[in-house]
Amino acid sequence: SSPLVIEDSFEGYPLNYFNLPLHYRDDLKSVLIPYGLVQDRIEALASRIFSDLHIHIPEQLICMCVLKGGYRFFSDLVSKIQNENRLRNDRSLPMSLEFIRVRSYVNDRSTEAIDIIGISDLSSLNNKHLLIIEDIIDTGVTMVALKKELEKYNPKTIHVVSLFTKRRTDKKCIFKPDYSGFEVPDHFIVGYALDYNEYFRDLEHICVMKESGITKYKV
Ligand SMILES: O=P(O)(O)OC[C@H]1O[C@H](OP(=O)(O)OP(=O)(O)O)[C@H](O)[C@@H]1O
Ligand SMILES: Oc1ncnc2c1N=NC2
Ligand SMILES: [Mg+2]
Ligand SMILES: [Mg+2]
Repeated sequence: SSPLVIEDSFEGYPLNYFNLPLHYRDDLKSVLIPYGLVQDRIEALASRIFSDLHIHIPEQLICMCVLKGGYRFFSDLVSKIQNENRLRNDRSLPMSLEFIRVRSYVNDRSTEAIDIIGISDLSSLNNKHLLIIEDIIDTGVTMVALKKELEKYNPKTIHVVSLFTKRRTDKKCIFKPDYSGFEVPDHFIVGYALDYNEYFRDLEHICVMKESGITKYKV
């Protein structure tokens, strides 16, 4: 389904419109996507994924959370699909949950060395329908590596949903998800579990950092 496009010309909302934690107020430039808009988009994604993937009953859909950045989106998307199951009486979509840790970023750059730390026994993927739930696709290197690794376990189908996809001015994107919530400008965004060196995950709104914040938390 087509993402909501956030144009390059959109600078974001002034910080004083929002409740922001004191410890980050001086490090942020603007709120690019408020929490409520993220939730609204996740509702739309849940409805679309439900109607596309419910047909596999009684087989379960395995929902895989890509930690750490994907944990908020994963939790909200799964609960909104559960709402569809609760409210619809013509169809439903049984789900099971898997978690995997993938890491590649230091500061605001991909190291291109993708660490995949399987947390659960991935042989459970054999002959199952898999939905990979990710927070953002930027260079696409993470998702290309992760999908290649997961294909070794012979899932019946793999779909990928990413809350954000970054509009990359420099290079072409090497991975396109089946579903995307927002297409965002080529800025490093934080909040809603997206981090910068493990900071800003504890921030509700999707924000752009100020230079002072980038320097302050640089390693
Ligand atoms: O498309 P790419 O350029 O590969 O970037 C996207 C990936 O990078 C980030 O993870 P990170 O390595 O920061 O680990 P984290 O999820 O624990 O924050 C993000 O959560 C995605 O998983
Ligand atoms: O904008 C971003 N914000 C947080 N984490 C990542 C980003 N792009 N790739 C990984
Ligand atoms: Mg990640
Ligand atoms: Mg990160």
